[in-house]
Amino acid sequence: MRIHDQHFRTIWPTQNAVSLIDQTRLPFEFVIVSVTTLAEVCHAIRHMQVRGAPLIGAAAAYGVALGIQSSATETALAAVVQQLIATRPTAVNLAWAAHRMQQQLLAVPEAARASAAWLFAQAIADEDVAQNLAIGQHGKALIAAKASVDAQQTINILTHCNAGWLATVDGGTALAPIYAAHDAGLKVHVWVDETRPRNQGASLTAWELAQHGVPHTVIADNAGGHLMQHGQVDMVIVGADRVTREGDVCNKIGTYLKALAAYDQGVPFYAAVPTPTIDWQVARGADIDIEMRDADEVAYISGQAPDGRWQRVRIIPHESTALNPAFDVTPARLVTGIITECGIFAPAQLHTLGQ
Ligand SMILES: CSC[C@H]1O[C@H](OP(=O)(O)O)[C@H](O)[C@@H]1O
Repeated sequence: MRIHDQHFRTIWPTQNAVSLIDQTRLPFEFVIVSVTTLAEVCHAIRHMQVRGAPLIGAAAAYGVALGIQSSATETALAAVVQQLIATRPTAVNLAWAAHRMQQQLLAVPEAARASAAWLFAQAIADEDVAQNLAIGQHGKALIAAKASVDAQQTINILTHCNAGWLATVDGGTALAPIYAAHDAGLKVHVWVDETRPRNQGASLTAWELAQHGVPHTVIADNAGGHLMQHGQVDMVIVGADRVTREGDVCNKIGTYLKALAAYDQGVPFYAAVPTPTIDWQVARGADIDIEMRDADEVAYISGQAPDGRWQRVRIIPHESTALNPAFDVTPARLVTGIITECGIFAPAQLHTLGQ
């Protein structure tokens, strides 16, 4: 995506290192960090310097490349893969990418693995960008169809968390149709759920949309249902971290509540996902491992002080405890369609894509 007239991906290889945008510094600082070790990649994933299902998949791929530079034996490769998979359990893309790297590398001679890994990782990154471009085009058609009913109407789209280019290598998933529609001249406006507790919507989605010139309004997570009740939401488009083969959608905590409100109000609810986010081994969302993150992410909030300094303040009593499940599952019955690079599928039809 273009920032300050430069084109950026969220992650890219440099000489035996990996550069990445540190998303914990946004929206007030645009910081690129360079990582040179497997441990640094694991830290970046675990602490959400890089986050978003497709992006942590690409980060894992580059992490495998970094991790086997000193030893590319089958045992060493297996240990690198396990370290990466252990960083975050819910987004299937991470394990999918790590295992794909492992399989491809075991198929080449040990002496060639260290260099081949960079090519295999680049392929995963490039595929993500192409998939997201296609998701954008399929999703744009949905928005255009809604706009054709009333050419003057602005299409109001609610999204949750960040599923923009920052959550991927480039292009985004839930935001890809929005960018495509905006760039095609369609009148779109985005309701941006702040997305407590990490506020990916307020700090990342809002920043992305502002950079791209897309009209948007940040709202409290709890406002979405009210807006739907008052006819102010034409559709919901979210990303996902894992979609089951029956179309249950695991996404950032709070997504399920938006889907319930959308269903109650007859608002179409879409998940935009590249096919690596579909877990063909899992039928039911109840079987997905939901990441439990540090309760301090709920107990504290971070932001920029008036003097520009980054501040972190406690917002609950010291005597209180907090609980921080990072994802929830929206059952397929609440999902209107799943926007993939291969087209848009009703949950019941997803199996026709089956792998
Ligand atoms: C396009 S995947 C985006 C997906 O990932 C986010 O999770 P996190 O920020 O914890 O990595 C969130 O669930 C987004 O919808």
